[in-house]
Amino acid sequence: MKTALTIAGSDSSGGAGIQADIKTMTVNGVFAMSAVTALTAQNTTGVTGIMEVTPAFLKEQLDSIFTDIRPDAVKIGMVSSAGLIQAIAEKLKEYHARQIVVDPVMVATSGAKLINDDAVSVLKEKLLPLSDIVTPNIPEAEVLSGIEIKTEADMTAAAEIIGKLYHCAVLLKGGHQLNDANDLLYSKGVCRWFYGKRIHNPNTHGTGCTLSSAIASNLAKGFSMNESVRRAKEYISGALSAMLDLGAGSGPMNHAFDIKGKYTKEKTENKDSKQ
Ligand SMILES: Nc1ncnc2c1ncn2[C@@H]1O[C@H](COP(=O)(O)OP(=O)(O)OP(=O)(O)O)[C@@H](O)[C@H]1O
Ligand SMILES: Cc1ncc(COP(=O)(O)O)c(N)n1
Repeated sequence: MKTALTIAGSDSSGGAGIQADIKTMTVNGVFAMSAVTALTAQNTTGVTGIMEVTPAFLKEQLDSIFTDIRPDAVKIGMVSSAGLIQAIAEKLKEYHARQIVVDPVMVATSGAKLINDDAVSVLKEKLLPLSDIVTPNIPEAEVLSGIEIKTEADMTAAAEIIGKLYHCAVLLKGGHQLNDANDLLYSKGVCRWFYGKRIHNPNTHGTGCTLSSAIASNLAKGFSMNESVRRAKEYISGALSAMLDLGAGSGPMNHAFDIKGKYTKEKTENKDSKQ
């Protein structure tokens, strides 16, 4: 079985972060492992607290993983401090990690800031040059490229700047802001649009985490970058289309929409839940 590792923060409400990553990787057919960068106390309405692990403990988790079960792909999500980013870069280099997907998580859908200002420059200097693909949304791409993004032409320009600066592929997500669900992939000097159908679902908590984990899963399985992105878009569209509706804010998606196994068949009667 192919394996994938997520290095990210825990989301106590289960829709984003490590929890979304593990669900996504499992459903996409790879064995999921995790190195936790921070615990967050959060739900669909916001983040009330963040408790980071120390860089030394993050390194210890990565040593345990890489010296035993080698990941075929690595996804990196929320990493809020410079010291933690440095620890990850050091270990990825030491173990010659391959197929690295960086989701440069900066602000949660609920508005909470998930990265310190000084960490952004370390992310640019140390982590992005190691990545095979980076998956910014528009505000994140503005920070990484240094240009304002108002049009699809700006998206193309920003993706090219980021790709050339860090020698990696770039998936710039049009998502909530510019166009419907159309994302732009810059890879090996070529730009290609991935057109998605906009799904009218206000519950988008964890979409970025889920998409990047699905890409990592498909890279781990040996698919090309183009095919991994195509499959990941298809998966996230399915998860959004399942129209799960939980929580008072922007709720999570149903990562398990396609599971029809023995243990998921029986419907449970739960009068308190909305679904
Ligand atoms: N309503 C929607 N319908 C279809 N696809 C969507 C919708 N919203 C987001 N997506 C897709 O989900 C993926 C994640 O994009 P999004 O812009 O939500 O990322 P993000 O802003 O990093 O996410 P997050 O909310 O986790 O920070 C992209 O492929 C995007 O096109
Ligand atoms: C631990 C963690 N990692 C990432 C996100 C971003 O996801 P979203 O923007 O969808 O809330 C999050 N909310 N929590």
